[in-house]
Amino acid sequence: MTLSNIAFSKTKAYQDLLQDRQRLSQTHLISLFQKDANRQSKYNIIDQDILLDFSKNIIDEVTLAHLIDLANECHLSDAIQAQFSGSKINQTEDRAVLHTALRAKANHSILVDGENIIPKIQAVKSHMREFTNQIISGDWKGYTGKDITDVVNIGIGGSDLGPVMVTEALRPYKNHLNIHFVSNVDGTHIAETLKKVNPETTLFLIASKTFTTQETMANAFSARNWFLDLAKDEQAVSKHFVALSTNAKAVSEFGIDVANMFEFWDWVGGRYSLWSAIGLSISLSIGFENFELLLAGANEMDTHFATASFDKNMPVVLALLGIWYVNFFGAATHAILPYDQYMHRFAAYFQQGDMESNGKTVDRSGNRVDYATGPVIWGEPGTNGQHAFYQLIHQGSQLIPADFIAPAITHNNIGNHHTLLMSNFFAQTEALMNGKTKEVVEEELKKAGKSEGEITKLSPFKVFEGNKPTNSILVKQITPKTLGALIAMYEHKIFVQGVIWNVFSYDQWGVELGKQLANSILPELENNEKIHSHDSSTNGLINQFKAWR
Ligand SMILES: O=P(O)(O)OC[C@H]1O[C@H](O)[C@@H](O)[C@@H](O)[C@@H]1O
Repeated sequence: MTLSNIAFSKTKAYQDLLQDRQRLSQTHLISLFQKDANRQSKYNIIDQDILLDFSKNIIDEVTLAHLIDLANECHLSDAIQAQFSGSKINQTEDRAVLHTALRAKANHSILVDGENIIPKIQAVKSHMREFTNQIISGDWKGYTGKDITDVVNIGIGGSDLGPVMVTEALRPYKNHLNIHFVSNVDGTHIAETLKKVNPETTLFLIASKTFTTQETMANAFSARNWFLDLAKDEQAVSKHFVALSTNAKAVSEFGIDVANMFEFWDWVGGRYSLWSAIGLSISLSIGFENFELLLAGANEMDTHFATASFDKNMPVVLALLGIWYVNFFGAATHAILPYDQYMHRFAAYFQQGDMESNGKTVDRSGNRVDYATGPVIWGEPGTNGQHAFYQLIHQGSQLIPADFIAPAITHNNIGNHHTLLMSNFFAQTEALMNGKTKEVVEEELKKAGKSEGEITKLSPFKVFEGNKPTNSILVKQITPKTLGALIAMYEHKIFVQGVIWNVFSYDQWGVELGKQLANSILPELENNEKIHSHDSSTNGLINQFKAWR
């Protein structure tokens, strides 16, 4: 079973949606609410302690029906089925895409090349459980007999961002272990981290799907050198270095015993790998039982995605709304705004998740698309964002659809902080929708004692057009389970958009170019000779660098 190959812009639904856009061009969100007393309940999905309210979007029933037609015309149901069943839908790499299998129930069966992969997933999980328990309990000792106190995850991209985001989001569930992350090849990152840890009590997780990534290997070797300089014993490495990888050969060449390797497989994409052995830092941080709850939450979202009708399907609805704004309103970006300080890396995580997946311009037949695809994803936690960039969302010239995410229950009940936070959460989406009319502005200025002249002068600047679309995602509480569900929700959203845009969401050829070019320049930096082999800009930069270093 392969993915269908439907040209998105040639579908009937696309034409219908162009007309809807025309029809709604003069309609304000406020009037959509005025026209329909049931609007809130119609555009609302609740599942697994997550409420998605998408009523503040510029849609009506006809538009939603056309968006769903679009999904059907692009054979979305077949695509979902193809992904979940292990078809090799990552055609450019000839791979299945089965992060969903990592969180499937143990009695499930999913075949890849005729082999049921569930038993091997379970075997790695048992290894993770046993290892996690040994480290947390102190049964696992460092080379001088001391307990492990610090864990350093060395990885980049998908081997870093997921674990960083989740360990931060689930800090309230953290145990005594200090978890550090080193990703950047800039020596500062590893140097500053090594200053904080003691070799006798530190465990390094070398996290790399390929075990060839330049940055990760450089950091791993530096960590190993630092460790050996202090421990002065090759034998000690096995107590302090483990690998999370698909590449057993490279792991053993690095000097890590394959018994200390936690395996995963090529059907797990890097940016979808936090559910695999790459999640070991998460399991160490919050305990294996909580890690399993994270997987269970994701699994429940998988079931929701695979079974709910499209109009009641959170990932599908989010994906269709995203397409509505990218392709019919020209929105170039999409903001993810968590009103939860612990979720401060959530948007950064989905920058990779979304942009590496759908940042493509070639369709599944190898032709250039004639429509926009994946938007720029960005965001910061509320309310910090309010005091930084919301100005542009409210009054700028760009349309910025935004997801507002907040927990009803906080982990830190201090004074009235949470109600203050939540009042902002509710107020912002309302204000973005309603805006502020000239009449209201003038009335306010009048009340403030301004003269007629001042009112005329000031009021244009204080008017808000409103009509800015938002999704509100209210979560009962951020727990391992609900966080797992939220992440899976966004993962599936990305997949649905890729299906409709007719791109391959699970390869990342765009990342390769930078890697190749850096490798060709590296030897040129290792001497003091003048460089002439590039364009004049690159030559000039390299030569000035050499002169200054
Ligand atoms: O885990 P690895 O193999 O070190 O790859 C790390 C990252 O490398 C590249 O940037 C891409 O392929 C990413 O998708 C990947 O997450």
